[in-house]
Amino acid sequence: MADHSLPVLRWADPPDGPMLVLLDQRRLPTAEVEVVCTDVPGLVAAIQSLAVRGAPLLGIAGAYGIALAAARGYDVGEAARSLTAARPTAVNLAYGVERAVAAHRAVGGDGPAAAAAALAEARALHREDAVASDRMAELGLELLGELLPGGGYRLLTHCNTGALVSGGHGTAFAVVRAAHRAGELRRLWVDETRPLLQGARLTAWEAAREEMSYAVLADAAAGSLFAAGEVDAVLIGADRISADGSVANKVGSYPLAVLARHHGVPFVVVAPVSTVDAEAADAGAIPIEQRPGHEVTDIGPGVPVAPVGAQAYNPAFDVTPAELVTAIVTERGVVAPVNGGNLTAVCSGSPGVGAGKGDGMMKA
Ligand SMILES: CSC[C@@H](O)[C@@H](O)C(=O)COP(=O)(O)O
Repeated sequence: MADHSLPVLRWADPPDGPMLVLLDQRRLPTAEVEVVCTDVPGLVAAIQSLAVRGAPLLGIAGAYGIALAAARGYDVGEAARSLTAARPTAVNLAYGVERAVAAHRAVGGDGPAAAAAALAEARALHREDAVASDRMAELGLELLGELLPGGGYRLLTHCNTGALVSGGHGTAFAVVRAAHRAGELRRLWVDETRPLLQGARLTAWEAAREEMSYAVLADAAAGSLFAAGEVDAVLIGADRISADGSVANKVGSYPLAVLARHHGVPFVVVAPVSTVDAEAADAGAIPIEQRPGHEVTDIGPGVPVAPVGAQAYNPAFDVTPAELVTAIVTERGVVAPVNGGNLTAVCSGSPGVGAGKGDGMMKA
């Protein structure tokens, strides 16, 4: 049930030249259609319009974008700049681009061998993401067992973090899926995720395909759900985590963290180490993407609900401070409590170095 009938992202090499083929996430769940990118501007447009989206998949797409530029003879440096700038918050995009550029440069930075090296690096990143996803699912499920010993979890998630954003089964949704397969998921609460409805459109679609018990709620209904005692834990992904453990994720994540703290509910972030930006010291160093106002004032393309000329506030992401995050699950281990020292220890692969030792939550 987990596999999509169309792959989320694939490289194709027909006689008229290589291309990147994407499952068009703007059209889900109504239609499963693909969008073909034969050049970097086309891929940048697909990224900016969210045909392809979600932090880990943006990294993979960015790496393939460099491979595409190299194979088609475009300026790789220029391609790297425009891809990286396409969406500023998800640091995975820059990470994927930089990896492919480095591979391209390592074999001379020109010609078929360099193009092949960039493609091989993109493919390696694609595979690594699947492996990371599986490991995060394992560690996240163990963590849920420790945090919620009674089992039968009622989990709340925000935005979309499943196979649509990954080379594997995703980030937070991979943990939800593992809980479901272990027979421990009682209910998945799916925030609709205004304004672009990644929860209602995409996470609900993935939950249905996995035959989970799930319900979609308006983002504003989350408070009453917590108050009713219906949420055992919140699980979300991340687009960038700064060195002090501040977590940028889809706008609406921070209010959930505040609610979770008020109601004594664990707030767990699931993200690969490629989402950690050691160069961003704290929340203030995380760039927040501002998106067009019509996404808020219109309920769909060309369907306005606000008066003509209404202004809008439309940040794509918000930042949750480390002290509101119960744990960060990475493929290298679980960071808990969340602070800069523990994050560095887990990400650098030095488990146990000040990373929650003794509290039973450090798994590396
Ligand atoms: C995929 S895991 C974390 C995030 O990338 C996800 O929660 C999210 O915020 C995606 O935002 P989007 O704007 O749809 O790309």
